[in-house]
Amino acid sequence: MSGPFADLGRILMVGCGNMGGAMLRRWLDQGLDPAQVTVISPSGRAVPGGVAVINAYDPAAVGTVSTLLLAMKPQQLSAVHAAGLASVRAELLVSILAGVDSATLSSLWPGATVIRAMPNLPVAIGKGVVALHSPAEIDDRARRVAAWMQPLGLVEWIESEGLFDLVTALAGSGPSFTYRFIEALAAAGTALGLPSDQSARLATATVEGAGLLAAEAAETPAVLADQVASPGGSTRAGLNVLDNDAALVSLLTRTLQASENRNREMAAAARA
Ligand SMILES: NC(=O)C1=CN([C@@H]2O[C@H](COP(=O)(O)OP(=O)(O)OC[C@H]3O[C@@H](n4cnc5c(N)ncnc54)[C@H](O)[C@@H]3O)[C@@H](O)[C@H]2O)C=CC1
Ligand SMILES: O=C(O)[C@@H]1CCC=N1
Repeated sequence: MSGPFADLGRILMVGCGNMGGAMLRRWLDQGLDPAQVTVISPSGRAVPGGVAVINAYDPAAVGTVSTLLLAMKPQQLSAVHAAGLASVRAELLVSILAGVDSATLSSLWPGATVIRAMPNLPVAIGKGVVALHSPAEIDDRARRVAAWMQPLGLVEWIESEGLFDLVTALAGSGPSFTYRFIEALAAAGTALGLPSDQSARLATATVEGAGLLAAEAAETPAVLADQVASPGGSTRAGLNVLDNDAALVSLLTRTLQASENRNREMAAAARA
């Protein structure tokens, strides 16, 4: 096999819910051989086709693992480790757990190369973000992880682990905040008189188009905003509400701060 999935060897994926499932589906769409993966999923929730699923770790069923991918909740880390996974000697340990720091992961799986990955939900369509952090120098193993994540969307290395909780808030949680914005735009339209289904369609398509243009255009979002807002026109009247006392920036700063703080709390709980 060649491409982004070469050299990963056997992958053991722990948990395959909303986020892990989205990643796995995209990888399979992009050519990952389902026979390369085993999923541990006590919930019994279906995983993408052809991938072996087991309820609990069974060394005989799994065989030699090269890559261990942690995709359950941070709160499940110690239970997962205690339930036999401590004995897995993978060369690569990739964790998408919010908060949980690389020192905690290294202490649980000494000897493995630890990489933290923070994906977001649009990886399902190859338009996600995957932030990566390596506590050690970025070597060939780390580059292998980056290549593996490439089919999911934009891959960015975050040098300082101290910024990872903030990156998690901005990019990992960001789609959720954006969906709230779409809902709020639609709800505002409805409150002012539009039929709710029509307002929802208009809000979703507007955010889709604006996002795609922002991603493709040479201009910054600030310039694009000005291109919509004619001087003295109606958009400017609306922007004045968002910009007054930096209302939107202030709201989003508090939003990211709350998420970042919660990531820190989850990291502390995982260290305990
Ligand atoms: N949902 C999102 O958009 C993002 C989530 N994450 C991270 O991804 C991880 C998973 O989150 P979601 O997929 O949203 O949660 P989820 O609840 O949808 O999935 C968690 C999965 O773990 C499984 N699980 C529970 N206990 C287990 C155990 N002992 N052994 C193996 N599997 C077990 C559950 O059956 C479930 O399938 C979390 O650590 C979260 O911080 C990171 C970025 C974005
Ligand atoms: O809500 C959470 O804890 C995770 C972190 C990023 C997205 N979901």
